[in-house]
Amino acid sequence: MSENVVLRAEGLSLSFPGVLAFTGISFALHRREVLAIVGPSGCGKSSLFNVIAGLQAPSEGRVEVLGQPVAGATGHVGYMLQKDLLLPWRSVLDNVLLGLEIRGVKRAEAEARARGLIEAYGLKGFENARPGTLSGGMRQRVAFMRTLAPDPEVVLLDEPFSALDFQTKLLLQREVQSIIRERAKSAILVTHDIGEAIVMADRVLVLSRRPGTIKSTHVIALPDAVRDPVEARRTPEFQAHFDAIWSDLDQPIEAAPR
Ligand SMILES: Nc1ncnc2c1ncn2[C@@H]1O[C@H](COP(=O)(O)OP(=O)(O)OP(=O)(O)O)[C@@H](O)[C@H]1O
Repeated sequence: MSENVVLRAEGLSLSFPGVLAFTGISFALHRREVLAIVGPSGCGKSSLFNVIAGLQAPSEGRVEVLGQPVAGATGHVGYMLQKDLLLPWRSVLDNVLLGLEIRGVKRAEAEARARGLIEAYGLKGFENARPGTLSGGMRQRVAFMRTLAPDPEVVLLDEPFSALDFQTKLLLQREVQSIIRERAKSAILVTHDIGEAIVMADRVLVLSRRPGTIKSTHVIALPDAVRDPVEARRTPEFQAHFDAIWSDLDQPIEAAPR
């Protein structure tokens, strides 16, 4: 495995009884890269995410993270879902601590790490709040902190912002992207939203309609100075990527306002 590859998917297929969800999916995720996967509804994005996360065994093929099979929770992968799935009876701090507890990290060390994240990323003062008292954007931020706390090599994001209002979504896109870069992580983002894929990712894979296969790959080149998701949408480069990806999609999918 090349030095620079953190995750490799080889020949992935997944069948459910009577349904071939996706087939022949191969790609490599490089260190410090954000890779987005877009595709029409029902093409198998969420199922592919589950396979990449090691939550579901593929019918064919394999996924390796740092050269090891992903199945069996290696600890190198952290994932975050559309629904935050925070435990409502636990405080913000205790939710962020969850992954560390499961891994058996000592309480003092785990708490220092969790408090550091909470402070660094705008949740200071909310350590003892229950998730039910927070806005949707704050809950997703807590879910992201929880994903980052065990310091995974690869972060998997499945439609992480789709339940949020447009403004909160843009803010979190910017925030999550800069945190991933700052902490030198790699990420795979599964999304319906072409604009989100373009502003957050270095590369976008377009899946065909079911059974999902990789139809095309787009290397995203936006001017460095406008990595900001709002500014980026105003550039001709964004527009060109949007049009190219849109024309590769087999059927219309939800497009966020530009
Ligand atoms: N557990 C399951 N059992 C049987 N069929 C399933 C199961 N999970 C998914 N499928 C089928 O596999 C196909 C792909 O589903 P999946 O949810 O992965 O697509 P998707 O691209 O994420 O869809 P959407 O964009 O609408 O969220 C669909 O036809 C779905 O009905």
